[in-house]
Amino acid sequence: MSDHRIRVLRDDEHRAAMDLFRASLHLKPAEDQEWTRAAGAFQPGRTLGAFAGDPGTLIGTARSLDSELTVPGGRTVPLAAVTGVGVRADRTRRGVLTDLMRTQFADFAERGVVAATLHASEAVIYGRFGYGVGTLARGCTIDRTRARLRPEVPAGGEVRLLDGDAAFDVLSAAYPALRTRPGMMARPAHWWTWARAVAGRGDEPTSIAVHQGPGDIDGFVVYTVTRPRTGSAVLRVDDLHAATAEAFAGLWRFLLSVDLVDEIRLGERALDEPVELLVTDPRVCTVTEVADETWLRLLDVPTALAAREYYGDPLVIEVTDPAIPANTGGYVVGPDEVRRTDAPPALRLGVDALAMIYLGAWRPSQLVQTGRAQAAGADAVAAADRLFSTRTPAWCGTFF
Ligand SMILES: CC(=O)SCCNC(=O)CCNC(=O)[C@H](O)C(C)(C)COP(=O)(O)OP(=O)(O)OC[C@H]1O[C@@H](n2cnc3c(N)ncnc32)[C@H](O)[C@@H]1OP(=O)(O)O
Repeated sequence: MSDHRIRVLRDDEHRAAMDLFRASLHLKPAEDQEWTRAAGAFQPGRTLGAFAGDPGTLIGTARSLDSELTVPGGRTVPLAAVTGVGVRADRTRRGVLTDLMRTQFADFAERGVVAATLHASEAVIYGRFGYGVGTLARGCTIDRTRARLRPEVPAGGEVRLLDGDAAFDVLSAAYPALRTRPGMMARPAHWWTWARAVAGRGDEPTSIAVHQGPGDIDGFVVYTVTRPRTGSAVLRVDDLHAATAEAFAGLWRFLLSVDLVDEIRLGERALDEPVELLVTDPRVCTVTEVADETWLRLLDVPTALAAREYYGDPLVIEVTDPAIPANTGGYVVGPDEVRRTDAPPALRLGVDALAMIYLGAWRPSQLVQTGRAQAAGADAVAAADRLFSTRTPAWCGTFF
């Protein structure tokens, strides 16, 4: 019998949950002004608390936002974006997170959520709960002082800076049309409240620029410039989306023209974003990191499998999911149908490994090579690679 209880927090308990989460990350509690801005980021009814003792002290928390995930082929499935996970330092390793995850999964199942996603503070935490790396991303720095655009780079359209809080309304209206890749998620109103709160938090102003397409806005960038007394002045790109080549080039033409900047830093960008191809010397772009971006948990495997597109011949795969046994079993997976089967599998893997190939972050052959999946032979491996291939590398592009 565990020494804690889990329940959904009331709205008036959200601040305590935020402070507990912050403390678990070794951050100070939110000040009143910060909380006023952040309170609306908590979706009512989506924050869990773990309580110990009587009457009960909050010792752990996890929350989520209702969203949608774009899967390969362009369809969307209901998504829970999980965040704010923390357990008090004096109560860790007693199963609190395990119970929070179990309670979240039950709630997600009841509401028909097909997948959950999160950004992990540590890569060793979530695999045991059936999460696998769903998207990979890269970070890079651009030496702006040496960066010269190549002559053939598209001219791009007009880029203009937006002022004030209303700027985020413009971005939230523009974003759905920019959500073109597998792995991208809908940004609910609560997420935009959080984005506003984060923008108002730092010492430096957050700048927002939009690219005007032939009709609507078809790209935007959110950035901050830090200029220390000594050392490099850094323009940090917090958010950048472009629906077209013109928008991408236009936004970069603008970014490289911002004065009093030595270096441009980008984190968690799509692996195939061709920034280095814009400039005469591609080495002005240094890749600083390639790492997991988001972790994915397929909660309803049959629905998730049926939602995405496939290539080549159908294959039987066998999935094991100890936490959600309804997912366990064999599936015929092919371009024309996905259905359950008892036929012998060509590929066997756990639900965490399935998440790793679902959006295309990894190939089945890489999982077989490392013992994360088992295949019936070399032909099965090649067929599985083809089946789960994707046209575009998956990327989420949203921090939450
Ligand atoms: C989506 C996000 O919000 S990411 C942010 C996550 N939060 C943080 O990193 C804040 C600091 N850390 C914490 O608050 C806690 O350590 C948590 C939330 C990561 C884990 O909470 P706990 O209540 O200790 O987890 P719980 O006791 O349920 O652990 C379950 C298993 O995971 C293992 N585990 C949990 N966290 C870790 C970790 N950080 N490193 C290694 N193993 C871990 C436990 O050892 C345990 O293994 P076992 O089943 O083999 O015994």
